[in-house]
Amino acid sequence: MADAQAELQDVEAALEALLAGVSPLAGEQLPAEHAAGRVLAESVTATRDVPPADNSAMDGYALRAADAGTLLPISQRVTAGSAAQPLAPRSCARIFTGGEIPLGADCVVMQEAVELREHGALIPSDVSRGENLRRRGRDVAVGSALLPAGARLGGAALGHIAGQGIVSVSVRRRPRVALLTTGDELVEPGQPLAAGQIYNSNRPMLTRLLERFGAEVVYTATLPDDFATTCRLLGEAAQRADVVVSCGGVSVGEEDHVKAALERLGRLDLWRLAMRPGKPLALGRLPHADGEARFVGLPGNPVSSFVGAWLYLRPLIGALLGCGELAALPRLPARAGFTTRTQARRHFMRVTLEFGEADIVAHAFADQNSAVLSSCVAAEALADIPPHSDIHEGDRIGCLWLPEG
Ligand SMILES: Nc1nc2c(c(=O)[nH]1)N[C@H]1C(S)=C(S)[C@@H](COP(=O)(O)OP(=O)(O)OC[C@H]3O[C@@H](n4cnc5c(N)ncnc54)[C@H](O)[C@@H]3O)O[C@H]1N2
Ligand code: MOO
Repeated sequence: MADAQAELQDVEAALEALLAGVSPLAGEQLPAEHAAGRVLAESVTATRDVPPADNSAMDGYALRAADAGTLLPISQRVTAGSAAQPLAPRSCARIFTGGEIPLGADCVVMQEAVELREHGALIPSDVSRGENLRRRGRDVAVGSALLPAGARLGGAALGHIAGQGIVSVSVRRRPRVALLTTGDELVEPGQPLAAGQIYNSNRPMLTRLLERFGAEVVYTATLPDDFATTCRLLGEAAQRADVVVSCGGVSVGEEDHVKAALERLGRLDLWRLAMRPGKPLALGRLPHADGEARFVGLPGNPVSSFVGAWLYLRPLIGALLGCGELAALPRLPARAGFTTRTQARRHFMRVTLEFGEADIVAHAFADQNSAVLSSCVAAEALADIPPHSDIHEGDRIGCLWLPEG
């Protein structure tokens, strides 16, 4: 059936369809100390200058530059944390890094350049105004935009917030995700494995990825290969979640019940994408009390689930968080460190990156089969190989970087 691939949906068009009509979730107030990794629901405006006053960038002596080249008595000592007095005329102040510049002083000379004498400090003459000063508001000025809505709170952003004395921030509620793994063959680690069974490796993998994308996994279950139970648990999952993710059971076998259950309970928007791995990925919606949950049906092969999560779940969680940073994976230009040929499906190959002087070289994991999870463990990026390509070593390719590895 040469035309079977013709029905496959375009990867980007499918993402657009998934994100259509998704709006950010409500905000909630949270102590800043518990907001790491969360996304701001409202922008934060600076209410203070940082630093709050001019201060010294060096351990040394604060003075008027006009008095340089002379011996100046030391009229006060200013440590970081103490309040400075106005500078007495024709004197200097001993000062330490971070100490507030006394009123009247306009520069700091570092101590290595100063000669201490019995009656004061001998200041060199090549001193200019403003030297070694950190001006009030240099980092943050009152009234300026500190962080925009949609910013993800990493370490530096949390420091910036604390620098304003802020203790509570408005962040987006984390998207609630129900994660359903499917298949009679699945057994949880810790249980004995009988013939025909395998351990459920996709559940912890997807849980970790979802949490990393900013979601909260509120419900998990493993569905047997049975239509009635699949319908019941899918309905139950939808009641609790903003997003229902299933894994497995979306292909064409008669034990693949997820798609039929979705069509029974909700709506199947799209099925079968022109990508490798991940072809049987299904997208849809499921009704719940306040509207509808988005549904993403990932194929069961572990690599298909992994790639589908990065390409579809991450942007979906990002849209629910109002976080642009999660909308698309960062794209890196690279050179292929491998040879490959694609057919009708765009191939997302798991690669490691070698940062050379002129180029980034992408090295493909030797076995790119969608059942080989080893290929994902060390993957730093997905080489994005268009359909019908003949790629040789050294060719320019695009890679989608997997942030945080
Ligand atoms: N006749 C056809 N067969 C298949 C097609 C097709 O077009 N025609 N597509 C293949 C592709 S491509 C994929 S990908 C898989 C996806 O199938 P399902 O999504 O229905 O997944 P399952 O059949 O349930 O499982 C596939 C594979 O993955 C293992 N698996 C499932 N869940 C887990 C889990 N939680 N942890 C670890 N491993 C899991 C499962 O045991 C199977 O080996 O279909 C192809 N078939
Ligand atoms: O899409 Mo499947 O993931 O090619 O094995």
